[in-house]
Parts: sequence; C-alpha cells; structure tokens
Amino acid sequence: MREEDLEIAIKVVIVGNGAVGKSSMIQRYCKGTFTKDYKKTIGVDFLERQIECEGEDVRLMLWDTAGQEEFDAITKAYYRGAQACVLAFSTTDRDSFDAIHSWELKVEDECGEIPTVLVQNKIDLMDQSVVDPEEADLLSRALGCRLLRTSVKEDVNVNTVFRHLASRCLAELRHQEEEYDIASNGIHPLTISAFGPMQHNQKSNHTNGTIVLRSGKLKTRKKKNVFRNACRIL
Ligand SMILES: Nc1nc2c(ncn2[C@@H]2O[C@H](COP(=O)(O)OP(=O)(O)OP(=O)(O)O)[C@@H](O)[C@H]2O)c(=O)[nH]1
Repeated sequence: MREEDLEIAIKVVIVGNGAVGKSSMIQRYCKGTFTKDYKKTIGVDFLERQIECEGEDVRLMLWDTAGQEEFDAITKAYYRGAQACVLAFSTTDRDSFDAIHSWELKVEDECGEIPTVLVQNKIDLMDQSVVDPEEADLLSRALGCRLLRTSVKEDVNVNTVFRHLASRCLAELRHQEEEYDIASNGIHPLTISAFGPMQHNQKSNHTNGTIVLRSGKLKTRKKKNVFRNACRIL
C-alpha cells in the first residue's frame, strides 16, 4: 500500500450548552440542511464529511455531544481520542458563553491540548446579543484559539470552522511526522487502533469496520495530544 492511498481521519468533538446550535451546525455541514425545530441531543450523535484540505483527503468525523448536564457522564467518554474541538456558545444565551471555560476543561481533561476553535453561533440574531464582541475576543485570546462567528441558519462561516480545524490538525501531523523522521531515522512505528470512545491505553480494536493506524511512539510534550490517537485510515 502506498502512502498516497491513505486518508487522514480527524475526530472532532463539538461541545457547548444545550440549544447553542451544535447539532444544527453538524447537520448544516454534513447534509446542507437546517431546521428550526429544537430536538435536544440524547447522549451523542455522529456524522462525517470528506474534504480536500491542502492537497490531502481528510475525513472529518464529527461527534455531536449533548449540551444538557444530565448527559455529562455519557458524553465525556466520547471525547477520548478527539484530535480537535469546537467550543460553541450562542449569541443570545449568556449562560452558554459563561460556560465555555468549563467545557474547555472537560475536553482538556480527556484529550489534553488539541486544536480548538471558539464559535459564536446565531449571529443572525445579533440585535438580541447578550455577549459584547470584545468579551468574546478576550475569551478567545485567553483560550489561545481562534474565534469564528457563525450563523448556521444563514450558512455563514460554518465551512470555515471545520476547514480551520482540519488545517491546524494537518500542520500538527506534519510537525509530528518530521519529529518521527528524526527520532526513527525514517522508520515510522505504527500500531492499529480504532477511533471512537476509547480508553487511553487501548491499543488494538476494530469498530465500524474502520481501521485507524496510529503512531506507536511519539515524542512526548507536555499535555500535547494531537494525533497521539489516530491519523491515517485506509
Ligand atoms: N436563529 C438561529 N437559530 C439557530 C441557529 N443554529 C441553530 N439554531 C436553532 O437553535 C435551536 C437549537 O439548535 P440545536 O442544534 O438543536 O442545539 P444543540 O446545541 O445541538 O442542543 P443540545 O442537543 O441540547 O445540546 C434549534 O431550534 C435551531 O433551529 C442559528 O444560527 N440561528
């Protein structure tokens, strides 16, 4: 098998309070649809989309998690193995903005530091905004991630969110591949593992018929966890 036959798979988790528009964002991105009805997510949901990014075939696996606290125990398990994260809040919901730090901590607890984007959704309702634009900018700077303002309803900036994350992940991957080359004189040690909710120490598994190859040994950096879990799939 040639390296160009391989595809890069990125697991992205979308987190944030209930009703900020997480499910709508994933539906919009993967299916091109939008519905006004609110049906709260029970536990987790999953959709995927294939894109081309910087000359690479990338499969984005988008994990939609319930924003309601009652599902916290279930959803946390699904953060594991994620390589990127969307932190979402709503323009019209102050609590959802105030809760961003705690969502960030929950994800970091399970995944370490991964490429993240802060998303302010529902900007079509800017006239009802309860979040000062400067506050949102400050928060994104404090988190060290980019802020993107979206309207899933009007399809504004949704593609940019996922393209930005894919691009950040590819940069991390390239960086880590360079580190391998140096560390292993060009020999890439690989193990096989499955994506999805998995234990930190899980090495080999098979779910949904998808095989994910992952690097067996990475240079460890403090809490940096991009692509420690999975990168290229058949
Ligand atoms: N005006 C407006 N409404 C939106 C937008 N995005 C989502 N909504 C609406 O907001 C409501 C909640 O959207 P969901 O996508 O179900 O929210 P969620 O974050 O997945 O909620 P949970 O599943 O409870 O975590 C729905 O009625 C959507 O139609 C947007 O950009 N603008």
